[in-house]
Amino acid sequence: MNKFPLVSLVKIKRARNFFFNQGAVPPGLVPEFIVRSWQRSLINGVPVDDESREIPLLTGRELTCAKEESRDLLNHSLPVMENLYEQIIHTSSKVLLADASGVVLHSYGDPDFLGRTRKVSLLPGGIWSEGIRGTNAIGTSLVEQEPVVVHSAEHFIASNHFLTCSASPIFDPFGRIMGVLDVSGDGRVHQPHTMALVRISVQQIENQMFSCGFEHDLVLHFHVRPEFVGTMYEGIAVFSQDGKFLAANRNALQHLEMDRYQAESHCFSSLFNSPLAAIFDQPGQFPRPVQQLRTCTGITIYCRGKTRLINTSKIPLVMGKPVSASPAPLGDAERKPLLEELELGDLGMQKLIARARKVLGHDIPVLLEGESGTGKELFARAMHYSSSRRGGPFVALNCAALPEGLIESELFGYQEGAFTGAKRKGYSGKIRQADGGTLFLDEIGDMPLLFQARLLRVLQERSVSPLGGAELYQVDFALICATNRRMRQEVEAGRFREDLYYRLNGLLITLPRLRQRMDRLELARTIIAGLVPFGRTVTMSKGVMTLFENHPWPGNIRQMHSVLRTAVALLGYDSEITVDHLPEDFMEQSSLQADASPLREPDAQRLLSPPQGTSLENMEKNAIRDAVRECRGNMAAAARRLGISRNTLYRKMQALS
Ligand SMILES: Nc1ncnc2c1ncn2[C@@H]1O[C@H](COP(=O)(O)OP(=O)(O)OP(=O)(O)O)[C@@H](O)[C@H]1O
Repeated sequence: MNKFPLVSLVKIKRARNFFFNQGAVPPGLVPEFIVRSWQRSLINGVPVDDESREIPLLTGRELTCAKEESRDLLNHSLPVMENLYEQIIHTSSKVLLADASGVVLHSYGDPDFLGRTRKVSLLPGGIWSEGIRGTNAIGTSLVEQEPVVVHSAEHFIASNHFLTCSASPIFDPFGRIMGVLDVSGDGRVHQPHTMALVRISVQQIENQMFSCGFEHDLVLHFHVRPEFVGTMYEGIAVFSQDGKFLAANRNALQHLEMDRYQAESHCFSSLFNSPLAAIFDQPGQFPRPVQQLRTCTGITIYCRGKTRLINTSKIPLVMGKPVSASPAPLGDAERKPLLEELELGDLGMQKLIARARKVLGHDIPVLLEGESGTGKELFARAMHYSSSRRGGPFVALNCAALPEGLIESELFGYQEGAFTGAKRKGYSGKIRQADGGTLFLDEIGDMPLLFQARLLRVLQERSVSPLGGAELYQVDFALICATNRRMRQEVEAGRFREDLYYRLNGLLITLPRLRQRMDRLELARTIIAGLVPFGRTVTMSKGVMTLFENHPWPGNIRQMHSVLRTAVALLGYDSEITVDHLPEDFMEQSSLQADASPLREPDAQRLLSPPQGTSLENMEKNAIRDAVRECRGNMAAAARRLGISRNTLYRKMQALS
């Protein structure tokens, strides 16, 4: 444990004096990113002295919602955080996890330090976005999208000067920020290794995310040195079965010497001048051997291919499409759904899908309205993958998840070396990234007025010029926006420009609440199919189906997804989800709604028995016939839809014929 060097503190104080008195800081006193952040804090109107200001803190209910939204992040991070805390215990510090908007979700800390951090709301529920709290490690690393250390008086607000904090953003496999991991400690004590520990922990979290998804894809683990393959320093890149680049960790991009945008323009064979099967089609060899590949830019890498696909013999030996790829299950927003896959039997949805189909390819912007969790993003994806632009990128930007200062650069990009201290490399921005594909602007109602005019200009002129640059780039993309606000009301209240509203609203599609949909059970079956490994069949008991039919679903499809995810996790090796597998809070909500205790299986079965005079056999026959017809003879899909195994379906068809 070192005392924080006095000379550094003197330098920081001098830098502050220069900044506040002369508006500029001579080089070498504090890192450039600190000066940039001070400038942003000033522009955002953050007060330097906030003694009298009420520090924002989420209510318990709001924090629960925030945690629910970041459940994946929490699941992956908590074990790593615990481990990290063990390494820094008794050093007057705290390990914190914040979401992508800077809200602290969870923390572990030394009791002697808790009192001081409580005073500044450095605890779960505290909001540490840079726009609100000025320069601070959590908020500033979110804006800079880089690991940062913020010492003592480098914090913009005086009451935070007692802290020294090291934070690193956590990216998901697709390069989107999910949150931040931070270690904050007493500013008088310098822990030189803290930043390294934080970085290593974030790498662990990010790598773990690859091992949980991508069960239908091909994962390449690699490094430029063979001894690092299989270590936490390896690059991980994911390709679809037909070789498209899907995702990668930051190490992978570093080894490939590419940014994500460049990598996304490649497929396996163009990146490595080699067919997929050279790496993935190695029958009988587990683990697969480490092999050598050369990238199209001449870099040699050592790699091992991994896949959870049972049968890799379908992977093409030469470039091209796989001979036959098993259909990817629905429910994962990263999949490539088609509009027809969203038609599950609800008449209202069918009409909306028919309307959406009519505008595909006509350059008509679509505005999706609907409560949170009604499936707006999935609908937008389905429109993209059902359109002639499906070969182009689907680029999503959530306007509410980004701090205001970032929306502009994320959307429009910035020129290399733009304005003082800007990041060295330029950034193309989401609008240019969407060229040839679809731009999806989620939570468009949260777009600050300032940028609405700029967006309108881009839409009118179909060209964009990055911040700090004079060049104009022509862009061609389909636009889909989504919001859970009533945009008409936003316009009337003066929060949204009317001219932009009309530009965005070529076709308004209002997605129904889940409780208004007639296809709730079918939706639940589709979600289950996406949660269990391909080939496994999981059904719902009659009690569960009754509950699902009657539940109000305030959180819409997202809530159903989350309830089923828990149920599938609790299921173990069983094949039927029963009421016992449903989470407690769901059961509470259900019983409150029904104003009665939760249904038990026999009650539910009674409820579900067919009306008198209806032949159970006929109902079954009809259900089977409909399912097979709707799945165009695909027995596996029909069996999934019916919630029975393929063998049972064959058996029943024989018995009923
Ligand atoms: N038809 C569907 N089948 C299976 N899962 C679905 C379907 N529609 C939505 N989901 C799932 O429900 C969850 C919420 O969907 P989505 O993110 O598209 O909703 P949203 O309306 O955009 O939410 P928000 O407004 O909060 O951004 C996701 O996990 C998604 O995969």
